[in-house]
Amino acid sequence: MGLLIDGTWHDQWYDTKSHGGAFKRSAAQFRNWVTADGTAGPSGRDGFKAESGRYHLYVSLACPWAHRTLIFRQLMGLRDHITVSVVHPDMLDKGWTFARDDHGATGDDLFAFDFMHQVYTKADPNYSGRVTVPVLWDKQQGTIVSNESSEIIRMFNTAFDGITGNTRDFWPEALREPIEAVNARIYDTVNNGVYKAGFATSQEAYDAAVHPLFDSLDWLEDLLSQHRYLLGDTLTEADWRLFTTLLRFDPVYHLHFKCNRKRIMDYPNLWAYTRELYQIPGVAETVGMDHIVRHYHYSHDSINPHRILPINPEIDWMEPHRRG
Ligand SMILES: N[C@@H](CCC(=O)N[C@@H](CS)C(=O)NCC(=O)O)C(=O)O
Repeated sequence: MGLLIDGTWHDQWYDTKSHGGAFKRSAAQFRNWVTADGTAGPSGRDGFKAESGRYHLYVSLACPWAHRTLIFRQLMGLRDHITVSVVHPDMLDKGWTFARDDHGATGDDLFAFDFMHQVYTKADPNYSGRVTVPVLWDKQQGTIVSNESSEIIRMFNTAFDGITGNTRDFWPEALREPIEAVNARIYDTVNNGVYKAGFATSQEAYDAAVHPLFDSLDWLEDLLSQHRYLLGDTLTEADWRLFTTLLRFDPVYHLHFKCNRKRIMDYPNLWAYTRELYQIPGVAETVGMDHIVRHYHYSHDSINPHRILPINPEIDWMEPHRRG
């Protein structure tokens, strides 16, 4: 685990000391947008037109943020148009690597690099900051378009529709405002909430994260007893953003991040909803449970110093969900 400072790699764990033991996630720095005609998006510059074969996605199968982008690539019919490389699940002193394994780590298909940080310095030799996945790479200009998953999924939602003929829309105009409101609470208390609980290095920081997390799960359980999806009858990006955290909850966050007041399995509606989303055609193919369980337990040796992988509950993702 580390970061780049002026283009040089430093092996360094998250700095929680200066924030009273609390984990603070830093903002992604590459914020351009692929658009249908190459005009600029909401941030960054123009020049990233949607074209088949032009873009490459670097992901970890373990990572919930990267997982969102894989789900959108799959469901928006982008598999033949956007290529993918998968990093190795172990993120140790050199950060994400391109070592291969038998369970889906592919190596770097573009440059045959050894480390993810080399992709960042290829885009910007003086880059300072964390080296995170996902990364959307432009093969034409040889640079990073974006390393912000919430924006990459919005690009994938519509920018390539003229090429793919996709008609699905997980960010419909009419629901954008309520989607933002639901996303904001879920991001802070659930998606990032599990990390804040897990990476806390003081009791206060842990308490400040874990209580809002379970308050939100109670709220979501109630919401999903009334509606099929978060925004009603329409499946939206808010559901996919929640899904990648729910999927990792019982196998990882419950034990490793000490989010253990309840499991997702203990909430009838949340559990059935998680299975419903998992069972949507194409989604199961994006799930790399081996990498999920391995990555967290093996990489975070300050939390799990002996790197022992737990036995974990048996989970039947294909059990009928009976929703709808
Ligand atoms: N804002 C980013 C966050 C991505 C992120 O934090 N990814 C994690 C993996 S789950 C990572 O690569 N962490 C490496 C690090 O922080 O050094 C996004 O949503 O795209």
